[in-house]
Amino acid sequence: MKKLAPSILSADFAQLGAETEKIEKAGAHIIHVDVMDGHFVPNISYGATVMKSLLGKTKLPFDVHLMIENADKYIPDFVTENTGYITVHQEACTHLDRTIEFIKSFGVKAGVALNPATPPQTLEYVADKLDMVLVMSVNPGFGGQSFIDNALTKIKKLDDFRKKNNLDFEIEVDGGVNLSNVREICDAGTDIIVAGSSIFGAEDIGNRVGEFLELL
Ligand SMILES: O=C(CO)[C@H](O)[C@H](O)COP(=O)(O)O
Ligand SMILES: [Fe+2]
Repeated sequence: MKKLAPSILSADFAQLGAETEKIEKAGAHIIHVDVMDGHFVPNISYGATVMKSLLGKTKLPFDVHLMIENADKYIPDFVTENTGYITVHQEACTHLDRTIEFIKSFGVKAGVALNPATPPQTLEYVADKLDMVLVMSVNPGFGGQSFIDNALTKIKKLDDFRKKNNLDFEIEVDGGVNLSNVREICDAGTDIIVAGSSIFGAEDIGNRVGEFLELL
């Protein structure tokens, strides 16, 4: 089953609890949490305190997308009873194998994200340890950007690679996903769809989640 992970980066932060409730009621599967440090990416978003403000308000798992340097230092802060996945960037981790093991030591699923310019082959020697590969379909740092079409080729390559090698990591796609391109993105082999501005920018957030779910 394909899963929908709305990104709260585009939510109204003054209404974060209420907006989260809307997406959960409408049937979203996961909450995507974008953490930006102003170093690895040219923007600062929010940290663990904001994510933790949702604890007790939602049963949905958190999918933590760390766009930060020194991830090992901050990973423990993001481990909560709701934390389903923690994903780090290949480009930001010098000792990627160690960081993957560190995430898994908390009983949390480990993901690695790839920037648009990063080839999927870079994950060859850690793929058997991974629970998820996040294909960035925009350059990370901001919501509301346009989907970079090359991501479709990367998704297909990763899908072929996991089939050939009998691996079971999930493929997540993040950036510029909307109602017009989501079907093609799913058909390429994606398991988890992240959508920020196309959900939280809608007039009726719950209704928009429903429209996405019909297409998955
Ligand atoms: O990681 C991200 C940006 O770095 C966001 O998750 C992503 O951009 C989602 O926003 P949108 O759907 O508006 O593109
Ligand atoms: Fe993200």
